[in-house]
Parts: sequence; structure tokens; C-alpha cells
Amino acid sequence: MFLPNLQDFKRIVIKVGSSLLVDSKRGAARREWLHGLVDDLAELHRGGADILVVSSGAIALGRSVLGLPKGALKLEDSQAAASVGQIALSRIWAEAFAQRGIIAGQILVTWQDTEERRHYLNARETISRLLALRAAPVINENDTVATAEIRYGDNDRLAARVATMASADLLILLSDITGLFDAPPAKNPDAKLIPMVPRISAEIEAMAGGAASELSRGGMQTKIEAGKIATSGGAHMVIADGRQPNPVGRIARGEPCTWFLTPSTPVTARKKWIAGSLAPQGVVTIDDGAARALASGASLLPAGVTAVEGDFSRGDSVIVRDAHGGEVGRGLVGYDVAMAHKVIGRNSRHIADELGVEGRFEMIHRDNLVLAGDLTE
Ligand SMILES: Nc1ncnc2c1ncn2[C@@H]1O[C@H](COP(=O)(O)OP(=O)(O)O)[C@@H](O)[C@H]1O
Ligand SMILES: N[C@@H](CCC(=O)OP(=O)(O)O)C(=O)O
Repeated sequence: MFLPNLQDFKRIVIKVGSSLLVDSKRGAARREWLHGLVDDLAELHRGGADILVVSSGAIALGRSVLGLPKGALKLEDSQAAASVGQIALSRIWAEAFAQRGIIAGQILVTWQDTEERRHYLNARETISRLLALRAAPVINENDTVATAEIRYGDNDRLAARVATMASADLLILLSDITGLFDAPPAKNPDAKLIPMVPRISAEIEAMAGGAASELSRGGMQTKIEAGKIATSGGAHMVIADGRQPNPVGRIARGEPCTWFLTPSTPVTARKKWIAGSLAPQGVVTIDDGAARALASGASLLPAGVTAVEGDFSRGDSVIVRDAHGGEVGRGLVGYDVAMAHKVIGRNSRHIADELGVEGRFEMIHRDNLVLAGDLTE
């Protein structure tokens, strides 16, 4: 049986579905259960792993507080419910983590924050800073401002995007079901659990149905979509039954669940994405000192840049060339072209004085840079 050691993962995203967090009869959060889960997460955190939670439940909690009717909600009602429910949700998580000595930080994201590159860089940097400070980000979709056309709606795909954005190596989807069955189990009592999916094929996709619980959004279909995003981004994914106490401990002990395997690692997947999937929008030329610094693993600072060309925005992909025109690598640029022209050749102190702010001044952060030859090593 495939049983990876959870202690081997360095950065883990745990998605908690609405149907788990909220007791549909009472319309209230299952606090005791959540504390058991946070015990598991605190243990992984003590072992050195970074922990990120993607928590659903704002709408389900808020709708009962506001006394909204059962069934599908109008957009403005779900926005109002999310607004009320999110306050309670973040408080429950923050308290549970604090009792175990971990600081939680709330991040509410919209679809644009994960899909548009300029926003993506901001969200990624905030997550990375929180993790460096050993805090646990608790993330949800910002449903109060998300509109019907451009939103995730379900949190499975959001959690997968968070996992790739944060370069996580494991995504755990806790749900109200043991894992993926070969047919929707609500209608097929003989359906069998699939313990491992080495690759998401059309046959696997055809097994997934929608949600059976009225609190949930995606069902198994969005979990399979999440699996595609996570595994192509270098993270393994596991769908497991969260209904029992200490659900992550149960995965570690090898209780039945479904593993989706990635052929890659987060670093390789990200490098491929930067180097291969994005069309470069400009060229950044650097001096010899900067070329040496990049080769030894540093970020590219504006001081080592001699020229910029093209019409790029912050977050776009650019080609980095040395003084002789050779391609050094590619990366996601930290400035719009107009600002890049102003800061090139300057050291960070000058930039801070000129802009009047302390902050992130890299032209290209090393996490967003792929050197020529990196992918063939
Ligand atoms: N092939 C399948 N295997 C397992 N569950 C399935 C399948 N097809 C549909 N489902 C449904 O998906 C549900 C889990 O998704 P969902 O209700 O969205 O939960 P969550 O709120 O945890 O995201 C299960 O309870 C089940 O009814
Ligand atoms: N962002 C929404 C979550 C939507 C939702 O229920 O998603 P899911 O748990 O994937 O079925 C909320 O907090 O209510």
C-alpha cells in the first residue's frame, strides 16, 4: 500500500470543507472537531512543516446567523452571509492555533489574486513572509466582493492554486467522504474506493459527481480539478475523510483515503512554468557583477541592471541577458517598465529614499528566476 510519511512534507495545505466545519442542523461550527484537527496540524508544525489552511464555512455559518432560507442563495445574500460568517470563522481558527502556540494570519483572496500575475506576486509574497515568521495562513475566498462570473465558488480549486502558489509539496482535501470512489457513492452503494491515482485520466474524471450535501459547492468534480492543478504544480494531493477526530493523524496511520501523485516537485514545476508557459514581455540586461551574483543564487537587484526594454507590467515574464547579449535566464519582474527605468543602476538605499518606503526592491526575486541550464540539471 502507498503510505508516504507525512513528516517528510515541508509545506502542507489543508482544505477543510463546509460540510465538515459546519453542523448543518445547528448551523454552528464543530469546535471540538476543529480543535482535534489543529492538534494534528500543530504536531506537523512542531516537526518543522509549514502549515496553510484553506477553510470553507463562511457562508454556511453566516446564513444561519442571519436566518436566511435553506437552498441556493442569491448572490447578495451569499455575500452578506460570508461577511457575517467569516468573522466567526477566523476567530475560531485563530483561537485554536493560539492555544497551541501558533499564530494564525487571515488571507482572503479573489480569483484575480491567484490568476492575474501582478496580484499573484503580492499574494505569494505575503504567504511566504507569514510562513517565514512561522505563522499559519488561514485562507478563504473573499466572497463578500467576489462576483458570480469571476469566482472560485468551491474551495477545492482555490486550495490547489494556493498550494502551487506557495510551492507546497502536499495538499490535503478533508471532506465528508473517504476518498474518490469509482462512481458517486450516494447513488451507487457498491462503489469502490480508489486508493491511488498515479495520473488523472479521462476515466478517473468520469467517476466524479457533484456534491450531495447542500452546504457544499463542488462535490468530487472540483476535487479532481484541484488534483490536476496540484499535481501539475508539483504537489501530491490526498482526499481523506475528515469526519473522524484527528483526521490528519488518521492519514498518517494509513487509514483508507485517495492519493493523487505528482510526477514533479514544486521547484521544478514552478521553473517550468516560468521558463516555458509565459511569453516574455521584455528584456533586462545586467552587468557582470550581477551575472556572478545570480549564478551564486542571489536575487537580481536593480543596481546590477544596465538596461530594460519592452512593455512589461509587474509580474510579467522577462528575459535576462548579460552584457554580451547572452541569455542568463528568465524571471517574473518586480516592477512595471516605467518604474524599472527609474530604479535601474540604483542601490536599495537610493530606491527607498526615492520611493519613500522600505520594502521589496528586487528586480527579480530568486524564487521567480530560472537560470538557463536550471531545467536540464
Ligand atoms: N466518485 C465519487 N467519489 C466520492 N464522492 C463523490 C463522487 N462523486 C460525487 N461525490 C460526492 O462528493 C462529496 C464530497 O464533496 P463536497 O460535498 O463538495 O464536500 P466538501 O464540502 O468537503 O468539499 C461526497 O460527499 C459525495 O457525495
Ligand atoms: N468560500 C465559501 C466556501 C465554498 C464552499 O463551500 O466550498 P467547498 O467546501 O469546496 O464545498 C465559504 O467560506 O462559505
